[in-house]
Amino acid sequence: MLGGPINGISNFTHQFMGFLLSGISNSSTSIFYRKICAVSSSKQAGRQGFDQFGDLTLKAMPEEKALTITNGSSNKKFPHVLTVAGSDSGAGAGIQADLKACAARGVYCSTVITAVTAQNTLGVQDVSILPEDSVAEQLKSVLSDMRVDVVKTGMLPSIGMVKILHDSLKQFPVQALVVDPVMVSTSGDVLAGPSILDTFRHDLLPMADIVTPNLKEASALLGGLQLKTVTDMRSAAKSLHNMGPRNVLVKGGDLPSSSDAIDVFFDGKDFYELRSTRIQTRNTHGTGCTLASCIAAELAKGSSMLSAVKVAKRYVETALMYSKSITIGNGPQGPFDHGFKLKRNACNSSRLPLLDPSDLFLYAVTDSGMNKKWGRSITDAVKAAVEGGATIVQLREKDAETGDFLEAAKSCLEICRIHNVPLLINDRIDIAMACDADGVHIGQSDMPVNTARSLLGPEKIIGVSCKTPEHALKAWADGADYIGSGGVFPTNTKANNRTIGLDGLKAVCLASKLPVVAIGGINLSNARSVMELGVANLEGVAVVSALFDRECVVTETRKLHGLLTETVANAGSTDTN
Ligand SMILES: Cc1ncc(COP(=O)(O)OP(=O)(O)O)c(N)n1
Ligand SMILES: Cc1ncsc1CCOP(=O)(O)O
Ligand SMILES: [Mg+2]
Repeated sequence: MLGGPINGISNFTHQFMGFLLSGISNSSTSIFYRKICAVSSSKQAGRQGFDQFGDLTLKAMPEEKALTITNGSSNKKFPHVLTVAGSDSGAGAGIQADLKACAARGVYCSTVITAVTAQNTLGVQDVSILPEDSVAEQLKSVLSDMRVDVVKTGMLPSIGMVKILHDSLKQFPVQALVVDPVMVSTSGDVLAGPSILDTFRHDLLPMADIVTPNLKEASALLGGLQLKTVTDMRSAAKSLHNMGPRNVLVKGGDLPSSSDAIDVFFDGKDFYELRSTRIQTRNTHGTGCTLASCIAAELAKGSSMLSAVKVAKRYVETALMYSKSITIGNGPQGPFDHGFKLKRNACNSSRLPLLDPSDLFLYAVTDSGMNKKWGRSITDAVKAAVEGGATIVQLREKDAETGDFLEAAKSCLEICRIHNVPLLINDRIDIAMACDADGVHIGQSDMPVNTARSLLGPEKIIGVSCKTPEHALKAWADGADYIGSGGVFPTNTKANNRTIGLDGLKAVCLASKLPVVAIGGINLSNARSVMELGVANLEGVAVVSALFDRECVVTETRKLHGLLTETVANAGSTDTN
């Protein structure tokens, strides 16, 4: 049931915003709440400004007029997220965070503003809710013209706005809807009354491709259910999924006594526990909005849902690390810097490892000889490996001509970017630089790590081959990001390669301060024995022939991924990704 407006603002809205203000303002600091006012409707009062331009009623624009980036003679569609959310004058959260997150992820962001808040690091001082007519007009303006890929919602302060959004998306369908159900403040106050909760449950969630509640929001949507453990989060994700969204991400940032931030992702079939380091900082205002916008941005670029969530989590974690000691404002919760990437080259004294160690889980290394033998191109081989679940790819093309290698690397990079899988180049720093690959893998007799680093800059991944604990310590001191250690078993793929065995691998892992991937003679029959070492820093296996010297690369990659996942799960770890 829709709530009727009273003086331009519904009863619910009063209740909602009252909660919002008491919730967002820290109870131990002064409350700056002054008033809630509704901005008068453009149809009633603010129309004069428009009238001088005549009737603004829109007709849908023809497709060719949609937003395009012109590149020479071809028109290239630019990924586009529309955020429907409230404005935060302090610019840490809301519309402003969404704009910054999308810009940082290379995606265009248009905006439909539902409310204007006066807000800073102390709390919320004032809220003006936009008239529903205005929200409807904003939606129509953008959706009718600009070929939006993904809509992301934040603060939806009235039942009517949810209904308007619902109708607009029926009229102008988009690829995906990301719902951040902004309802509960960080200080724990319930921000939404039962009436909006029902609308969220019955109207908003069934439309959503993903809903991203924090613990308190998930609890509110589930009628006050207590969520205290990861097991509780899993059942909450399942119950929320039953309400209709295609995917659910329950964010466990508020989970007590956990050194990691654990989120539970459920796609209706499988659960994934996604972990990231909990960064000690006051600058966390806007993380929820940013995460949801980043998911939307990655979806707009063509990612799968799970990849989009993983990338978004990593982006927020990295932004918090970069921003942990900045000071903006005097209050208890500060904003963070979404644009850290822009400055990375300028101040790289504390370089961050850009490799997510879990990327090393199933590391596919190509081999031109094997591709020739099976009559496939490098690109087809990489595509198959990535589709089968490879989590990182290395092009190891020992015999390729430079020009051919570069062209192949460029097309492999396109495939890997779509799947958010890093692509590294073996030995050839020049090729990595020319195609802007994600990094390189180098051996003990290849270019030294520090030279490679100065050529590639701080953002690229550098992996180093190590057979001994001494190699491992040096790789870390030289600024590498990961270690490839082997041959663990005898191999025909690399001539004259000394086998170090499982014991040699274990010694390297124990000495290492970097994540390690095992390599050499690893296949479906012995991968379990590698992962069952269960030693710190060992993140996965790198394989050549077990994937590429086979008839069907996708099938072999899937089988190996399944086996590794099962081994890790049986060993007691629940994070299979
Ligand atoms: C992941 C991984 N680990 C080790 C190697 C071997 O590199 P390197 O010692 O330089 O030998 P070549 O591969 O260049 O013959 C690797 N490629 N990948
Ligand atoms: C490149 C490399 N480095 C150490 S062993 C090896 C070859 C691994 O190939 P395979 O997985 O076919 O044994
Ligand atoms: Mg090498």
